[in-house]
Amino acid sequence: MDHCALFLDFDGTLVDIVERPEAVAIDPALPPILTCLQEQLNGALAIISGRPITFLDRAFAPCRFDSAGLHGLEHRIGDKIFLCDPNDHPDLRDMVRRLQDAVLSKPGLLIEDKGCSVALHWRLAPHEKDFARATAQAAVEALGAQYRIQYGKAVAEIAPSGAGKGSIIEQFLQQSPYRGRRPVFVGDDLTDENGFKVVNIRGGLSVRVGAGETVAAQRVGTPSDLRHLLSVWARTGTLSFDGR
Ligand SMILES: O=P(O)(O)OC[C@H]1O[C@H](O[C@H]2O[C@H](CO)[C@@H](O)[C@H](O)[C@H]2O)[C@H](O)[C@@H](O)[C@@H]1O
Repeated sequence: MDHCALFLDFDGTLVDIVERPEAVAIDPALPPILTCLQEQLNGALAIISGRPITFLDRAFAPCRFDSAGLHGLEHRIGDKIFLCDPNDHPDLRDMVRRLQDAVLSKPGLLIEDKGCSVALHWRLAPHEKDFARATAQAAVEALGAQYRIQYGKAVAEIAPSGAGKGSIIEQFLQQSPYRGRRPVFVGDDLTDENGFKVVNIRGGLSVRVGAGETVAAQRVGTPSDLRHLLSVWARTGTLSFDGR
């Protein structure tokens, strides 16, 4: 396993999906398992998430891992950090306010303001899915080509174009301690498919958590199943579904 670079998505992969973004809970056994793997991989372990890095750091504190946030818009490897500045996105900031107004009369629709991106969630109001998707689509069209829409589990996110999980994994693989290692990427959602493609092209291992169409080579059932696999990997040095 010491030749692998391990990339892990957060929501729906390491942690269970819950009704509200802020209600997500980390299994207390998880940070020590990840720390153990991080050591065994000579540091080549990173969280690749749609969440901001600040959120991930708070969630895992006092442990700290290399991370990519906002689907790759920001990242940190060791002490080198590249953050996105919301002040560089005045049109998006204005759009966040308009989206907040647009959902005022729609109980259950949530706006998650992540500074350089914004998510419109309908998990608590599934009957508003069409309204939410249409609202997000209209917003991204009004913002123009500099922004894109990323659909996910009961969510539509508007973010600056360009970033993606595939390209950020490529960037990690060009830098120490990831360079020259075989990438393993575990994810659960549409945003992760791009990462799976990159990992497949590089002869790595792609793993999808849960159901759904995927280009990933392997599948595990639930985040709890994955946490168990990771704990076995940390303890024995063997990732059981491929034995390498
Ligand atoms: O790339 P990820 O780490 O998987 O993050 C993707 C988005 O996940 C979060 O939303 C999802 O999880 C919520 C909590 O379980 C759930 O309520 C929501 O329905 C899901 O879509 C997060 O809130 C987003 O910011 C992330 O981009």
